[in-house]
Amino acid sequence: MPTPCRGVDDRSSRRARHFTARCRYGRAGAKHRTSSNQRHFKEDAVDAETNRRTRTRITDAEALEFHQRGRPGKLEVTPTKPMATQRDLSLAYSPGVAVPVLAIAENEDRAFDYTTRGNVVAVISNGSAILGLGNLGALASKPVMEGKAVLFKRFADIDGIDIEVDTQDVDAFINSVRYLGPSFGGINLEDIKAPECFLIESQLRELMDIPVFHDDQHGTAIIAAAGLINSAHLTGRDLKTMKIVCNGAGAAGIACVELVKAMGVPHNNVILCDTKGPIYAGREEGMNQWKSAHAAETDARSLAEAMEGADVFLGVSVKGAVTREMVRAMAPNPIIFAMANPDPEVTPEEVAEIRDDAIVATGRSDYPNQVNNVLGFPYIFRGALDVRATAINEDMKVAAAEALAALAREDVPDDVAVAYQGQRPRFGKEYIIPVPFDPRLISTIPPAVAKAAMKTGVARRPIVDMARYAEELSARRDPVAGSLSRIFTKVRQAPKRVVFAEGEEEAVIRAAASFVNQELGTAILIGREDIVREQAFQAGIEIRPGLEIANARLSNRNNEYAQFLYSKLQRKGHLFRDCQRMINQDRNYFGATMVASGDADAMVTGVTRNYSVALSAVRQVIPAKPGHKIIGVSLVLARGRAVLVADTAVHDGPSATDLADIAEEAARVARRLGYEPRVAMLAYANFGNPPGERAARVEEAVSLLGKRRVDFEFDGEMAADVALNPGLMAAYPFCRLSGPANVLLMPGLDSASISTKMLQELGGSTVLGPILVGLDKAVQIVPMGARDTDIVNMAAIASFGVN
Ligand SMILES: NC(=O)C1=CN([C@@H]2O[C@H](COP(=O)(O)OP(=O)(O)OC[C@H]3O[C@@H](n4cnc5c(N)ncnc54)[C@H](OP(=O)(O)O)[C@@H]3O)[C@@H](O)[C@H]2O)C=CC1
Ligand SMILES: CC(=O)C(=O)O
Ligand SMILES: [Mg+2]
Repeated sequence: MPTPCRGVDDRSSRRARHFTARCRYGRAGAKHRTSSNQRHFKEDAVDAETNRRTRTRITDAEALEFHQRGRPGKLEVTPTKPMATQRDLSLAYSPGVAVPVLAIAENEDRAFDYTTRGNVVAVISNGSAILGLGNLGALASKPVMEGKAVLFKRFADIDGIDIEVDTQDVDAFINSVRYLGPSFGGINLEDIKAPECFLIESQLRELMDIPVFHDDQHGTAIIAAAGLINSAHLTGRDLKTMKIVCNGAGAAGIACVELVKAMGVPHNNVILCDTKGPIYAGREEGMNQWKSAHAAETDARSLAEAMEGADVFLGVSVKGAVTREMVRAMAPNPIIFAMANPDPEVTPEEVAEIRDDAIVATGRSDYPNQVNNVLGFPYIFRGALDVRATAINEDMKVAAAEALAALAREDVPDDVAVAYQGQRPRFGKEYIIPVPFDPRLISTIPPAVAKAAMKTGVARRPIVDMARYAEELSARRDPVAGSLSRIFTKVRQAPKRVVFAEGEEEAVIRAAASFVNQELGTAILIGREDIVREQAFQAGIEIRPGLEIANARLSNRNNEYAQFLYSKLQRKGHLFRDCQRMINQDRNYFGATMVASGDADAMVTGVTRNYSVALSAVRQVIPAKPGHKIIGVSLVLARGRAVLVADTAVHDGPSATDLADIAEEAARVARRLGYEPRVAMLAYANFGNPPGERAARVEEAVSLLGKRRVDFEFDGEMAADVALNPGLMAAYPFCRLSGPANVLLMPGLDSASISTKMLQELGGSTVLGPILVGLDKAVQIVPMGARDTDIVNMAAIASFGVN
């Protein structure tokens, strides 16, 4: 058994682990299988220790308070159309509603166009197997079903509705569900015990023309299969020789063994157990046809005997079913998926007391390796709904399992690290499967499922442009991604060379690699090559073609850049040697000069310096565009609405002329980003009331814009609520805005900065920026400490050229 490795040098262990992971799974595709699996296990002990320290624990009281707080439960219904006026009522209800009624009566497919059907999934249970708590009835299952509905929404933007059916009778249950078909795009059956669940699911699949999916069977099997694929890789095992014990021969157990056998594990290598022990050929007690199909030729007559020498334990039974002796008896480097909820068959702590060579997974969120169907059902239904699939078939399930397994082997972005309490999970025994908060799941799993549906002929509406579909999926999860997807598409069509000025920073290297991987352009990392490479190596990032490293001192353009800078600064008190030093030592000067000289198209910086320091360096090299003002514009996305706020970066106390100039710049940016500007010049007052010096300055700016005869809508001075709320704006019928403002001109830098930061921190809004505009070349400055995703976004905006 390997020795514990608390003393292992962290750096070398990370390097070794990455070497192993890269060789096996690197994009280059090399399959290097000679490195020691034992080493993996030792090195991962460091991650295990960190995981143990950061585990989230909750109390029963907290769980009850959470469910009771505010509006009891976890769901509410939110209208998607305004219902504010008499006209709205006429359209939404009688008489307007009759029109879609008649259209649907004529052609059923139109229900997908005029109703919620295409995005609603019913989560249906009778409470006969609530988690591993047993048959507690329909009503008691409601918290779980509401929870599943929330997960549908949170992770895949599907509207889940929980339905608890109070019957244990199979036929009555089937009849309750079959007639609900017109209401939903799919049916997710949940926590219905075996063997009734098999009959219910198979009959409903025949009776209904929408996907019917028993989550506890297939969801569980898919995620367990993905975890098993990766655990087999990590332990150097082959599915064809693996010995598996599955404890629990109910919904989840039968589905798990069916799927692993379909993946290549031989029939007699799988021992399925239930409350009576192993299901062996010839057993008669407690059997049914589904169990019989998996009866194995084995001498084992107890779970303990079955576990002797087993490679894998799949637990889908009840809390505490596995003893320490059973764990001890397993093969070296055993794979233990104790998936019973809420408490596993054996805890990771108990396993750790016995041995340190095991890969351990549970169904819980508070341990690493959460093998739970939450990783499956939201995304599988998303893919199925988006192609209007008639069913979820085997190919779609396998596609989901493979996509999930592959994702865990990819490098992990900052967003995941944040959701993972600041740790960056790395493929290994403590991270065999993506975490539920991984934002990549939404753009990875549904396309795989949709493709499989199209290939197998169950898609009623095939997707033509898969790349675009993946972008739309990201937008469902993250509104910024939606706003950016158009920009990303344009950038991809004309890829540029972008300088990442702080090239020795891990987040910047990660961002640059992602920029290249997403085919957005060439990334130039400024830094000392050996340090950049070492940082990349430590972080497990591959320096691929398209990712260049430029060292200012060694650059063959060094002298020309210093001369260029000198030409700019010689009459501003700088000697040539000052400029030489700035080029050699300050990456912002070097990077900006690269862009100014045409050796790169754009630059992104700001991670290590505060905004004003970075901006001041850039401005010494790159002037404002002739006739333009340099300002910062932030894009705020909240409640499905996009609003630009200016000036969030440069002008502290703008004059009336400054405000008018800023309005013109901001309107130009709005158009460039695809919005027709309606500019509100904000103040605390509305159209002269109450009067005051600051409001008067804004009023003067409005009058200046009038004199300039600008080609966009503007008005003010007005308060933010009047600008954004049509009801309040209606009190000023003379207001020239044709609708709520989408560009908010703040009276000063303090109000601009305070309001955008409050929106960001108080939740409900996403803020992108400040986006720097008005410079003669494309440079963007991210906030200090920005994450890799923000850096990539700003690099794309720089390439897009909003300046
Ligand atoms: N992590 C995840 O994503 C998921 C986990 N699960 C968990 O799996 C478990 C089973 O769920 P599900 O299949 O839906 O339930 P079912 O009621 O359909 O099946 C339960 C099975 O467990 C067996 N069982 C009960 N107690 C024991 C025991 N002490 N030893 C051996 N077998 C036992 C039962 O045996 P018998 O047939 O003899 O009655 C039955 O075969 C639950 O704990 C659930 O939370 C389920 C779905 C997803
Ligand atoms: C996760 C789940 O669906 C269960 O434990 O039943
Ligand atoms: Mg369940």
